[in-house]
Amino acid sequence: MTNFTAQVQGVTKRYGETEAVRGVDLTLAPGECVAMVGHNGAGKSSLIKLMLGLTTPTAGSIRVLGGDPASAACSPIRRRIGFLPENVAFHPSMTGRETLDFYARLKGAPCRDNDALFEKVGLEPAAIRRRVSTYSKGMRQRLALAQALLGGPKLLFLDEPTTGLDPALRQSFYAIVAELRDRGTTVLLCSHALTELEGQADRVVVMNRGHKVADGSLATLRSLAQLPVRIRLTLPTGEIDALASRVGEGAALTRLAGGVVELACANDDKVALVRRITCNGPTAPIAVDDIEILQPSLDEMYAHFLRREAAE
Ligand SMILES: Nc1ncnc2c1ncn2[C@@H]1O[C@H](COP(=O)(O)OP(=O)(O)OP(=O)(O)O)[C@@H](O)[C@H]1O
Repeated sequence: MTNFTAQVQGVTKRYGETEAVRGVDLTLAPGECVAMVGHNGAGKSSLIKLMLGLTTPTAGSIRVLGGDPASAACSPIRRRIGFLPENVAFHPSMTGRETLDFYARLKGAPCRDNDALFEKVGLEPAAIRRRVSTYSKGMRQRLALAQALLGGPKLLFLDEPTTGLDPALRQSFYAIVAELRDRGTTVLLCSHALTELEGQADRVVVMNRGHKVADGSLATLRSLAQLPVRIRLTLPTGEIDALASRVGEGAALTRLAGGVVELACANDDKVALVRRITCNGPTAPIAVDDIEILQPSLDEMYAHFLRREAAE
């Protein structure tokens, strides 16, 4: 039997009339990085709060690191969980060091490890001595990540961790997440920035109005969604008509700017289609200057799963 880091079974969370989470099953395995995506109000933060033990389910059960995260007996378990909330609010008049020391004491983590944490998240010694009110958004987010990493968590929840960060900072953020995952930390990451999650997460969970509507690796979601792949060809002038007759009805052809043509076809047909275009046949092969194969993006798959649920 797999020893899951977190196991959510049939969980519903109701706030008065609002069903924030509806009958969700979810497992997180050790060392897995899972991305949870969904529209505003889809229930992502509510699910994280349930797994943190900050709220209790209206129905269903939750086990995290072998216990019920909301029970008083499980405070040692909660010390092994890190959380970077969506909106981080630190006391503006405390310095970076005072802030991290404060949270370390709250969590029962040794303050002597804090210098290593500052280094890991890239906060310079001069910055650590400054008040948080003087920090840029990026510096505050680095401090927030250091706070989430206190005590070396086995399970880390990151709610919209890269919102408002510049591309370089986002990359360094994901590099830290990858390192943690390689060391066996389980990471659950919520984001609206779907494109940047590609390549970061082992699995993607799609939420819609409190429901889980899809759960799998990108490859699994792609094969479930069965969305067309797009083949972009750059062709010399005059080749486009020849291409259209070669392609036939097997793929939809769209002319883009700059002599670029896009073909949309089923994933399983793409190799045969490229052969048909570029190999000898009854007519001469098409001269292709460049070729690019585009798999459906996470954005497109997300939209697909939402449409499918709406249709059902
Ligand atoms: N404490 C609360 N009391 C009442 N309603 C709540 C509470 N917390 C969340 N909700 C409602 O539950 C639903 C799900 O909210 P939640 O914050 O979990 O969504 P989310 O997917 O995290 O959204 P976002 O991406 O905007 O952060 C929303 O309709 C929200 O208004």
